[in-house]
Amino acid sequence: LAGLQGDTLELGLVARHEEYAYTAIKNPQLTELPDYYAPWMNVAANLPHLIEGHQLRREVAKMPLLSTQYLRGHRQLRLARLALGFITMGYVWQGGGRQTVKILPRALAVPYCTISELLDLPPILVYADCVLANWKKRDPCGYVENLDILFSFPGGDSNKGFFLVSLLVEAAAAAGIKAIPIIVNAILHHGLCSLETALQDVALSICKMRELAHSVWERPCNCFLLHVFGTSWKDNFLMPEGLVYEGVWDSPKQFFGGSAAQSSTLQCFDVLLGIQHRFSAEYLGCMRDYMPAAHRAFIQTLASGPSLRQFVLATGDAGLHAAFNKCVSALADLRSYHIQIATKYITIPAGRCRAEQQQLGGCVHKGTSVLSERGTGGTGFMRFLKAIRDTTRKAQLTEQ
Ligand SMILES: N#Cc1ccc(NC(=O)NCc2cnc3scc(C#CC4CC4)n23)cc1
Repeated sequence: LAGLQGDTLELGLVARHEEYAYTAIKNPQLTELPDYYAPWMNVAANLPHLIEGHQLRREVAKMPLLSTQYLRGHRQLRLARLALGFITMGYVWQGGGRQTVKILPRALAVPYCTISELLDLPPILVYADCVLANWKKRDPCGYVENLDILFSFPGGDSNKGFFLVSLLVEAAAAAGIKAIPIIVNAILHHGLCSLETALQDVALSICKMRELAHSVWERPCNCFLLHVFGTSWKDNFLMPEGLVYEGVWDSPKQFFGGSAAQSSTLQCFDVLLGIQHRFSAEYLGCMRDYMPAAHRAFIQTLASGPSLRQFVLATGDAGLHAAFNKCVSALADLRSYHIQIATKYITIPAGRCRAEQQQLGGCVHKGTSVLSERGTGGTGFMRFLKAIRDTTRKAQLTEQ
């Protein structure tokens, strides 16, 4: 803050917020690219069928190496990256981890890495692709409920449900994100009343995130397959060196798979409330590189600003103290609910599938299946979720 004058910081946050609003939730009605890119879009649109028919790798081998020069603007870049990301994950994991590949063919690797560099994102499918950019309104003039996804893995409506519930959770967070520049402004100008109101808006927004998720999860969904296709090629037994991006880098590269840890909304709320996840700080820091650049910058600007926590403590104001703690408890409750959902719909089904594999195919050594303990739905993921939930709970301001 020493280097940032208050108004610069405030302007910085508001400006970031606008960018954030554009890249996070703005309606990406764009669902098509110029016809030149039909080879990508046709494969991506047909992915479940090609994967289930074990045709995808053959189709990719036939794909021409296309230039990215005909892509115009942020939205076309995000849509092209989304399509190439789905194809890449399907290409790598179509065999469920038993027939892994070491090389991503240049027809995919070259444009995917070119676009990813332009967007400052890693060449692997991330949460901002498959959740924030992977949706459209079936009826453009209709209400938000008539949503559909643009691309999917095998698993039909389960994919759609999981991607869309994540999107609705993010959409509910928007009101809380919008309150953040107001909070920073209130701290800089000592506006205790507006600060308390804005904190109440954040708490309400986080409560709404949980309510929306619960309203969707009441219907069963076996979406653990999604985590098959969202799996890492970093620290993964199945691809110990990572993936060679043909025509881009000579050596293999490792990248993390998709995860809710890449959600910028939760990291915004953590930074706002001064919640430091010491044991996961390195991984969460890495995850910022897997977020849209505007989101990353918003979080970094927020982190460089005044401490809300210290300000509330310094005022000794009971109303602010209660409003702050309501935000913390709502965030802990959301994380507890996320753990329930992940256990019920990912970890338990994945464990059941591993047991079936062991019965059917003899001993499946740890790490020889994408459903290994280390996979997104594995116990490592659950330990991570529980650790950040517990740290959140402890972040309550103690009685004055
Ligand atoms: N590849 C990939 C890929 C990996 C993960 C996701 N989505 C995901 O984890 N959403 C989270 C979620 C699902 N259900 C519930 S209840 C509470 C929450 C929450 C939350 C915070 C806001 C993130 N959630 C999508 C794609």
